[in-house]
Amino acid sequence: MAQLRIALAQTNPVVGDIAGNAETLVEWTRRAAGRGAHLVVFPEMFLTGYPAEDLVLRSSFAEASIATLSEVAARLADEGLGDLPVVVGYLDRADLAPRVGQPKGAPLDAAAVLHRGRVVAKSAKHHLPNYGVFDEYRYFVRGDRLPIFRLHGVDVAVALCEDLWQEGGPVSVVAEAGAGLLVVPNGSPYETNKDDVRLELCARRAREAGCALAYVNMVGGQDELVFDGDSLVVDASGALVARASQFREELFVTDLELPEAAVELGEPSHDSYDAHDGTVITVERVLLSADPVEPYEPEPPVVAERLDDLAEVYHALVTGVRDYVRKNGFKSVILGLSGGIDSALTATIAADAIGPERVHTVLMPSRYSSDHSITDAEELVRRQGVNAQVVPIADIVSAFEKEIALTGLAAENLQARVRGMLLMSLSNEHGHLVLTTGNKSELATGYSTLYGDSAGGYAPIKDVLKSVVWKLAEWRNAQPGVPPIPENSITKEPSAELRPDQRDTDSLPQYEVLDSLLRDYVERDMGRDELIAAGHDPELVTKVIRMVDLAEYKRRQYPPGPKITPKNFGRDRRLPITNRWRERL
Ligand SMILES: Nc1ncnc2c1ncn2[C@@H]1O[C@H](COP(=O)(O)OP(=O)(O)OC[C@H]2O[C@@H]([n+]3cccc(C(=O)O)c3)[C@H](O)[C@@H]2O)[C@@H](O)[C@H]1O
Ligand SMILES: Nc1ncnc2c1ncn2[C@@H]1O[C@H](COP(=O)(O)OP(=O)(O)OP(=O)(O)O)[C@@H](O)[C@H]1O
Ligand SMILES: NC(=O)CC[C@H](N)C(=O)O
Repeated sequence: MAQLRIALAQTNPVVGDIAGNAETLVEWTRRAAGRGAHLVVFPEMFLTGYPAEDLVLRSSFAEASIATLSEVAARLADEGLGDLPVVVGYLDRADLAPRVGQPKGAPLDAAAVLHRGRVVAKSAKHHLPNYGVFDEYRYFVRGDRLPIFRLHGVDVAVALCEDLWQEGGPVSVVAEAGAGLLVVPNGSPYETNKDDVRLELCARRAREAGCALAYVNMVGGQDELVFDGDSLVVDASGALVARASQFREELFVTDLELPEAAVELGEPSHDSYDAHDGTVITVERVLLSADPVEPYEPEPPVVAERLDDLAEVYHALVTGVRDYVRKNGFKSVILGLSGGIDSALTATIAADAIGPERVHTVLMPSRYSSDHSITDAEELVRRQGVNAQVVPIADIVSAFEKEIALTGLAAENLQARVRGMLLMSLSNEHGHLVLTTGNKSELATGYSTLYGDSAGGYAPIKDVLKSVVWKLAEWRNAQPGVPPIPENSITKEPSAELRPDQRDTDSLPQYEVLDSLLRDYVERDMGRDELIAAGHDPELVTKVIRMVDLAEYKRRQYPPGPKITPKNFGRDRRLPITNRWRERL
């Protein structure tokens, strides 16, 4: 057996910031060297950030990624770090046309091994995810190489993210070629329960590959995706050895005892076949160092404590907001505080993400606002120390109504629009990002006013069903310290307060009932008959799926927000707006 200390760089790259990400690579490699690591592994597409979407189709972007890769390899050597091999994800181009008739240079979701100033091996993802939030057939052509580099006598193979999620695939070739360790850079976005799926998947693939597996995932928010880290190492039997923290950057170091390579190095390459679909995979063997490291005292492996399910969701939302604000250059956020639960939770998430001093709230009572809407909002401001100002809207609404006569819903919506206009005006004046406070149940049913409460730049709870909004509020209040959300905001009956004594249940069913139906219709895509067979009330099914279908245009204009469920409104669910298909009613 041979010892190896591996460092998994659970980092937070910024999409498009190739120079900044390269800088991070050098800095973290220096830290890994300082920790005595023998290998450092960065996430998928680390150099460009992930997902870079249509940027990968731009030649200038691909060329910058390729050039930076060579430059950073040379720089590591110049800075005395060349002996520490680095595995890193980047954007490369194949000597292939992406489509018939197009020029060569199809994008590759690639990984490289850097050593002693050079790029010593390259590969690319073989299996391209093309479901849910992923569109990788649009972007990439598949890889056809499997690098195995010998490091201190141990053969180390490299595969990328989705390569693990398909049966067979390059893992079957690793098993056949023999390796002591499989390292896997990932860009695997968070959704509820994904961590359990990932662990089980890594364990299964390690057993199939017949070797230990080191899985490194990125952390941080990128528009509507949040990456949760949760990097891990399993041994060849699939048993968990070490697991990094969730939602936190971390240089995760683990000492491993791995089998020494048994095969002669011989020919540098040979062809094998992907057991998934029979395509050719060329195994490329590279010698970095043949001799095992001097025996040393290993550090005990770390298994970070797991967050419970609600804590995970809350951390995902905080991470999404923090990184959207930071990566887009905002210093502060602003939102309307109504005393209700949605804006209370949104304000709390924002305060946890960027600090209460950078959160600005506006209390905008109208002629229909209840007394508690102001007192509950003020109580939240007092508990959290966020900034607050009061702007009554009654006079603005009256001035408007003097010019054009509005009745019923049009008059109700005007109030929401005046609030949206005030928030956008304050954003323009002070540079705050406007946070939109709608939840998933409202987005599903179209229960929001276009250019009113749906105005804004980022929507922290748009993927959170209303019943989960309450649970998250209770969870957050149960954490150590002063409960940030006034109990009355949690317990009172929800109301838009756009007319006297209005209740959400005037237009919508009880949220528990609604949300269970929305899970089945929106997240599980059940048709009408299936919904009724699953026990939902037929009349309610008819009403709700009609509301959901008709609100597509509103969702398309809604700001982005962090995905936490298996199917968010956004990249996960793409329906035509102009659409005459209706479930049989
Ligand atoms: N297919 C389509 N493509 C593009 N635009 C389309 C469209 N269909 C309608 N429209 C446009 O949309 C307009 C209707 O939408 P909109 O103006 O939003 O108004 P609308 O959906 O009719 O009313 C807003 C609803 O949201 C509720 N609300 C408002 C505010 C806050 C809350 C809360 O508690 O959170 C609830 C309110 O009680 C009401 O039920 C139409 O006048 C038309 O201009
Ligand atoms: N009186 C108010 N002062 C400030 N903002 C308000 C006020 N009323 C509504 N808003 C803003 O409009 C959003 C929609 O609020 P509304 O009360 O209509 O419905 P809601 O979905 O129940 O939200 P909440 O639970 O935050 O009250 C609120 O989250 C808030 O940002
Ligand atoms: N970037 C990828 O290839 C990710 C795909 C994979 N199914 C995941 O979500 O982890």
